[in-house]
Parts: sequence; structure tokens; C-alpha cells
Amino acid sequence: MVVASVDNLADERSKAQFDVGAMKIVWAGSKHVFDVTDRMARIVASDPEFRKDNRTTLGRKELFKNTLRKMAHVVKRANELRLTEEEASKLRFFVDEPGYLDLHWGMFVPAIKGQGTEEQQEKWLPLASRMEIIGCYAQTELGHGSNVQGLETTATFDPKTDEFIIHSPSLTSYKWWPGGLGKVSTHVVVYARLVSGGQEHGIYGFIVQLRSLDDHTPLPGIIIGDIGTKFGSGAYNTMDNGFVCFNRVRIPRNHMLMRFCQVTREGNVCLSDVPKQMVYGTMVYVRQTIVSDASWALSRAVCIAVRYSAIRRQFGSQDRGIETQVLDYKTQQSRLFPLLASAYAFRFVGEWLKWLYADVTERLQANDFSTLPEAHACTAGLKSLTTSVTADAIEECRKLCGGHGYLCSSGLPELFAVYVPACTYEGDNVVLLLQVARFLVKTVSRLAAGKKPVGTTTYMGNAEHLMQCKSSASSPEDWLKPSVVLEAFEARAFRLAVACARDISKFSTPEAGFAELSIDLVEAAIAHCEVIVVSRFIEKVQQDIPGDGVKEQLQILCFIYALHLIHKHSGEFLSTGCITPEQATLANEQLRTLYGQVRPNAVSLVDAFNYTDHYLGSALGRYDGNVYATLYAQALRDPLNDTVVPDGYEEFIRPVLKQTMRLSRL
Ligand SMILES: CCCCCCCC/C=C\C/C=C/C(=O)SCCNC(=O)CCNC(=O)[C@H](O)C(C)(C)COP(=O)(O)OP(=O)(O)OC[C@H]1O[C@@H](n2cnc3c(N)ncnc32)[C@H](O)[C@@H]1OP(=O)(O)O
Ligand SMILES: Cc1cc2nc3c(=O)[nH]c(=O)nc-3n(C[C@H](O)[C@H](O)[C@H](O)COP(=O)(O)OP(=O)(O)OC[C@H]3O[C@@H](n4cnc5c(N)ncnc54)[C@H](O)[C@@H]3O)c2cc1C
Repeated sequence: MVVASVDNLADERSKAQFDVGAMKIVWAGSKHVFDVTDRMARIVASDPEFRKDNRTTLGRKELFKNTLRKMAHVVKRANELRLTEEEASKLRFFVDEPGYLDLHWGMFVPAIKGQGTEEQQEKWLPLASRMEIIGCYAQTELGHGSNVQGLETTATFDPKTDEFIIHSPSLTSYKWWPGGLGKVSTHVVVYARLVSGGQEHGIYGFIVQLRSLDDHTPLPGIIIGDIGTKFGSGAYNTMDNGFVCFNRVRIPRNHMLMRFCQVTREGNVCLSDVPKQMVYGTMVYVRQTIVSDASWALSRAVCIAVRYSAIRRQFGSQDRGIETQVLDYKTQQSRLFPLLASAYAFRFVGEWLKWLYADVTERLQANDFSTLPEAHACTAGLKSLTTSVTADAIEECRKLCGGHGYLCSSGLPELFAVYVPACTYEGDNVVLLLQVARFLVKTVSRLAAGKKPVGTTTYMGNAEHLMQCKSSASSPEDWLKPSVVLEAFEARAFRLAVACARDISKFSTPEAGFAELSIDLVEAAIAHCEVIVVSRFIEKVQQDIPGDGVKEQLQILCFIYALHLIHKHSGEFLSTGCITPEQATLANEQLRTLYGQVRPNAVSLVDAFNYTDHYLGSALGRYDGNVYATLYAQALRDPLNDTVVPDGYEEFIRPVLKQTMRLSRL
């Protein structure tokens, strides 16, 4: 049985019609990134300190202490190996355990870099880089998360002492959720309402020391702790998401992050000549990183489901002969291959978004704020789209693995539990889509005023054509033409946005219209985000891509990505008149053909992710395909199997059996 499993994946690999090594480089982004990633993944996988297969069986306290040990080991190894920032960040990534280091490096340091003055950066960044302080990011409160302008915590300037007084005026103002805050961080960037001279001046970040650097006890005026156990076993419970209440805590004036707004010794508030949304910059940065992370989480789930689907056999045999691999069932393919294609799509759009972010950052440094709204809309929209799809996809992969997918040893339940809050943190996905919709409606109304749209909305400049065009697809093959596919996506997105803008104008105020039509607006926002992903994927496959057959495979995946969306949203494509029912049928026909083309390459396409068995953490997704023996070995290692007769037998099983025996004798 075991030998047959191994043979299956070897067979699968022998069928590949492309150069897997070359695809690995495309997936990584470059040979350099591949080398760094591969080396860091192997360092983690070969170090017993980073073992993670017992995580779901540990209690919260044990689990958390275990994470502290691993984080300390990460810091030690990074120092010993003299890792660069790039290498250290990959090392942390492959440790694959949410912990305070994520927030320290991922939010605290970027907040200081983005919002601190040069002097503030010179003071705080070396301390943070050497980890002489550990920081986190506290914005959300018990009563407010999405509505940042509704935050209650105050930072009141006291000109007598040249200090800010940080205060939590109510229970709902307690900071609630920040990762790393509950038990570890010594410092925090806390977001609060700036008050000076009796007047409010908006929300800004302030660096506050939370705990003593000598004995880690909370400083006076600070009540702090963990907010409690979260969803799933193991999963995000390795993180000390925390609460904190500030009781008139005093900090020096220069602990306010003053890049965009300065408070003078006299308490005068001087706003720099920049948009006030610059204070939201850390969120934009992190949203961009979350899009890249989505492709990692999605590809990991897909890798498990594809390999297992090649191993798993059900039905289809005559006379108890060899059964059919479940990967050969068209229904399995139609559920799995679009997810495989989405993983590649998100990888490429993530790379593009990184470029966009770098570009806008450069412009902002030169006081050019013109692309800020677009950067906000793109990061918000793509964060929302990719995390929602990924969370649903991980759950779909669990189902694709049948009963065994429900076991923790499949790796999928924990992956889902760790991943699903990405739909909420860094902005609830619906709230973020409404931000995109606001941007789209504005773009449409600017069009009417003769303004030319730029960036990702450039396609809207072709307004007349997009409102009237009818798809020219008259055969399944026509759906392999980039121009045909793009036109359908752009027309659907534009028509939905225009309909929203038109309908909003029928209400007494734009706000009333926006609120009433928010369901349609969210759909228009998703359609626009899908235009971005599809067009970036098409752009990618039109480039020169080295490696035998690599470009062809990516083209197949690109069209699977696009055509499965046409199928999924066929209601919208049809109701907006962008395609006809006959054309929808042709697109489906083409999709089925494409599934057949991916089938022989599926295992190799997930091998191209280059994941170690340690990172995958799955009995079902092992590289060697040795699924059943691993499932059995892991079952035997379960704490319940430590003894043959369970603890509790004497107390709770024997008396029941005795009682039943007595009753049956009556
Ligand atoms: C490399 C490693 C990375 C590691 C990452 C680790 C991840 C660890 C896991 C979890 C960490 C989680 C952290 C958090 O969750 S931190 C808290 C995050 N909180 C949120 O995201 C809150 C979401 N809410 C908001 O962003 C805002 O409140 C809002 C955008 C919903 C509304 O803002 P508001 O000021 O009320 O604005 P309006 O809607 O009225 O808009 C005004 C105006 O401003 C524009 N705008 C809004 N946001 C931005 C922005 N970020 N950048 C630029 N512009 C922005 C908006 O478009 C409006 O423009 P206008 O139409 O032209 O007026
Ligand atoms: C695991 C995890 C880690 C986190 N880490 C941090 C951290 O490090 N630092 C930090 O500061 N915060 C952190 N957060 C908090 C997080 O940023 C917030 O939970 C998030 O921004 C959502 O805000 P909320 O909880 O207020 O949701 P709410 O806004 O209360 O959302 C509740 C519901 O209301 C809907 N809703 C809200 N407003 C609107 C609207 N205008 N229109 C339509 N529907 C709406 C939402 O769609 C949602 O369905 C973390 C959260 C989690 C889960």
C-alpha cells in the first residue's frame, strides 16, 4: 500500500510537461529570492527547535511558552548566522508560528519608519533593530476597530510638563486585540486623539513604554493582559493579543510620532502640508504584505489537496482492481484547479502590488501625493479579495481531502484557523471594499467631468466602448484570446460601477445613496479588483518567461483563473449584457478543456512552490506521498493513545458498564 502511494507521485511527476526548476524561479520571483527562500526553509526544517507537529495538542500556557522559546531561537539563529533583514524575515516566515516578532518587525518598526521624524527614527530604530525593546501596534479598541476616527483613547498635551497624558476614558476605549501586547511587548505605538489647548486635532501615533526593562512588570498607570483564547487549536493562540488601559500615563512630548504633525513646546499643533490620511500609512504597507501572504497560504492548502488527490483513490475499478485517483474526477478538478490558478494569480498580483507600493512611497517622499488614493484603493481591495478567497479556499481544500482533511494531521484545520482572521485584521474585508467603491464612484463622476482616469482605472477611459461592447466570442477557443477575456471583465466592472454611481445620484444625499446601495457597491468593488488580478496575470504571461513549457502552463492557469470567475459571476456578466448565455456556455466548455490540460501537470505545478514537508505540516501533502503510514504514525502519537486503557476508565466508564450490566440482569 505504501509503495503504491509513493509510485503515484513519482508517476505524476514523470508526466510534467514543463521545467519544474524554472517554474520554481518564476514562483519565487527571481533566482536570488529562490536561493534565499530555499536556504531559510531548509534551515528551519532541519532544526528540531522549530518542530511544530505537537502544537494542536498543547494547552494555551504551554503553547505560548513554546512560542516564546521559538522566537528566542529565531533571534539567536539570526544573530549567529549573521542573517540579512531579507533572510531573517524568511526565517521567521518558515517558522510558521504567529508571535510577537511579526508585530515588532511587521508593524511597530514600519510605524516608526513611516510616521517618525528623522530624529525619532535615529533614536528608536536602532533600539528596535537590536531588540533592546520589543514593540507592537495598538490601534483597535474594545468599542472601535473599523472606525479609526471613532477611537476614544486621548493624548492630551500638558504644556506645564512638556508631556502627553495618555488616557483611556472608558472601558470601550481599552486597546483590545494588538498582537504581542498581552504579555511580551515593552513598547507600543498607540493611536489616540490628540488634544492640545482644549481642542481635538485627530488621531496620531504615540510611543509608550508599557513594561519595565528590568523585570517586565507593567509601568505605573498601565493595566495590561491577554484578551483570551481564540478560534481553533494551536493556530493564532500562539500570539498574545492583548488589552491595555492607560490611566493618565505621562510620556515626553517627543514620543508623539511627528512626521506629519508637530506639537510645539507651547502646545501649538502644526500640520505638515500632506494629506491627513498619511497617518494611515502603516495599514497601507501591511495590507500590501498581506496580499503576498495570501498566495503563500493558498498555495500551501492547494499543494496539500493536489498531492493528496493524486494519492487518494475511490471507485472506478472492475473486480477490485486499481481504483480511480480522485484527481481524475472532473468535479474534483473543477473545485481544485481554479484554486491552483488563483494561487499563481495572487502571487503575481502580490509582486505587482509590491512594485506599486514602492512607487507610491518614492512619490510621497518627493511630496507627490497624486497616487495615494489609488494605492489605498488597490491595497484595500486586493487585501480584501485575496484574503476572502484564500480563507474560503483553505476550507474547500479541507473538503477536497474528504474525512482525512478534518484531522489536524492534515494541516488544514490549523491553517484555516490561523488564516481566517486575515479577513478581519488590517481592516474588515467589507469595510475595505466599501473604500474601493467610494474610489470607483468618484472616478466615474470625474469621468463625467472630463477627467482622464489613470493607473488601474485607466480602462474606464474607454467608457463609450465599455458601455456598449458585446463580446465577440463565438467558439471555446475565442475565450483564450486575452483581448476577449479582458474586455468582458472591464465591461462588467465598468457597467457595475456606472450603475452604482447613477443610482446613488437618485437619493437625497450621496451618503444616503451610498449606504442604501452598499451591497451593489461591494460587488462593483470586487469586479474592479478582479480586473486588476486578471490583467496583471495576462500581462505576466505575455512576458518572456524562460524554461521549457513554463509559459504554456502559466497561460493555461491564467485562463482557468479568468474563465472560472466568468462562471462564478455569470449572473453579473449576463445581467450587464457583457456576454450572452451562449458565450457563457462556450467559456465553460473551454474551462473543461483547460482542466484536462492541467491534470498531468498538477502535482508538478504544486512542487514548483518548493515547500518543505516541515512548512506544509501535513500528512496528506507530504512530498513522497506516503500518506497512510504517516496518518497512522501520527494517530499513534496522539496523547489519547499514550495509554491503551484511557484515563478516566475507573471513574467514568467502569461505573457505567456496571450499571448497564445490573440493568440488563433485571
Ligand atoms: C512584513 C511582515 C508583515 C507582518 C504583518 C503581520 C500581520 C499580523 C497580523 C495581524 C496584525 C493586525 C493588525 C491590525 O489589524 S492593526 C488595525 C487595523 N485597522 C484597520 O485596518 C482599520 C480599518 N479602518 C480604516 O482604515 C479607516 O477607518 C477607514 C478607511 C475605513 C475609514 O477611514 P476615515 O478616516 O473614517 O475615512 P473616510 O472613509 O471618510 O475616508 C476619508 C478619505 O481618506 C481616504 N483614506 C482612507 N484610508 C486611507 C489610507 N489608508 N490611505 C490613503 N487614503 C485613505 C479615503 O479614501 C477618503 O478619501 P476621499 O474619498 O478622497 O475623501
Ligand atoms: C487576529 C487578529 C489580530 C489583530 N491584531 C491587531 C493589532 O495588532 N493591532 C490592532 O490595533 N488591531 C488588531 N486587530 C484588530 C482588527 O484590526 C479589527 O478587529 C478590525 O479592524 C475590524 O474591526 P472591528 O473588530 O471593529 O470590526 P467591526 O467594524 O465591529 O465589524 C463587525 C461587522 O460590522 C461590519 N461593518 C463595520 N462597519 C461597517 C460599515 N461602515 N459598513 C458596512 N459594514 C460594516 C463589518 O463588515 C463586520 O461584519 C486584530 C484582529 C484580529 C482578529
